[in-house]
Amino acid sequence: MRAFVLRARAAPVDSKLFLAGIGQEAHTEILAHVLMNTIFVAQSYRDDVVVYLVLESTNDFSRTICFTSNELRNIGGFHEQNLTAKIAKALDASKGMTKEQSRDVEPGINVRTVSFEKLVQELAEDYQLYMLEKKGTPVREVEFAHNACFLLTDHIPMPKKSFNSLKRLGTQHINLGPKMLFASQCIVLIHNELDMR
Ligand SMILES: C[S@@+](CC[C@H](N)C(=O)[O-])C[C@H]1O[C@@H](n2cnc3c(N)ncnc32)[C@H](O)[C@@H]1O
Repeated sequence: MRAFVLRARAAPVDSKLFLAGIGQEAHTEILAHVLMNTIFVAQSYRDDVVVYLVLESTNDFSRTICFTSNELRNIGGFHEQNLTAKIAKALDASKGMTKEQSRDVEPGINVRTVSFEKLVQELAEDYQLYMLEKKGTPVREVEFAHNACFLLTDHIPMPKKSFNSLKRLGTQHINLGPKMLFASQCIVLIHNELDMR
């Protein structure tokens, strides 16, 4: 299984603000691009991929929206408008949820009120964690675990204090080359690297 976590620090959990953030300072289009490049290939879905979008601009709890490729049905296309609408629907479904609750939105889509820290603690039980990071080990030198989970951020870097907790969870750092890429571009390169092995 391949898992991807996008820590979207600027993304609002209110669906209207989320949609209004497309092309603005929050750059919520990043979440649609990540979704497209984790889940889709031409004319199909990828098998055995899970993507977690953690939206952190909130007055109460982060929202973690999980898309499981094997369970998705008729998602309705990969264009940005459709994908942002799916995210907005999950955010609406999460209204009124209290801390660490979970709700199924539609087949293959679930929303939880869990933080990034709690999520990665859970994932570390089943996956080797890899953080995408400019100072990491070059990707071609990395031997990947069968269950690999990749951690990325939006345009706001991972806070320093997260580095220590991720270290305690055995997170390895991976570098994808000298250019600073978009999170969605990193995902394409990671999929390709694993597809080729
Ligand atoms: C646009 S970047 C984030 C930029 C952010 N301002 C920063 O300094 O980290 C989005 C994500 O891609 C990762 N990333 C971008 N280029 C990378 C590269 N060449 N190797 C590894 N990770 C990369 C970043 O670490 C981040 O998780």
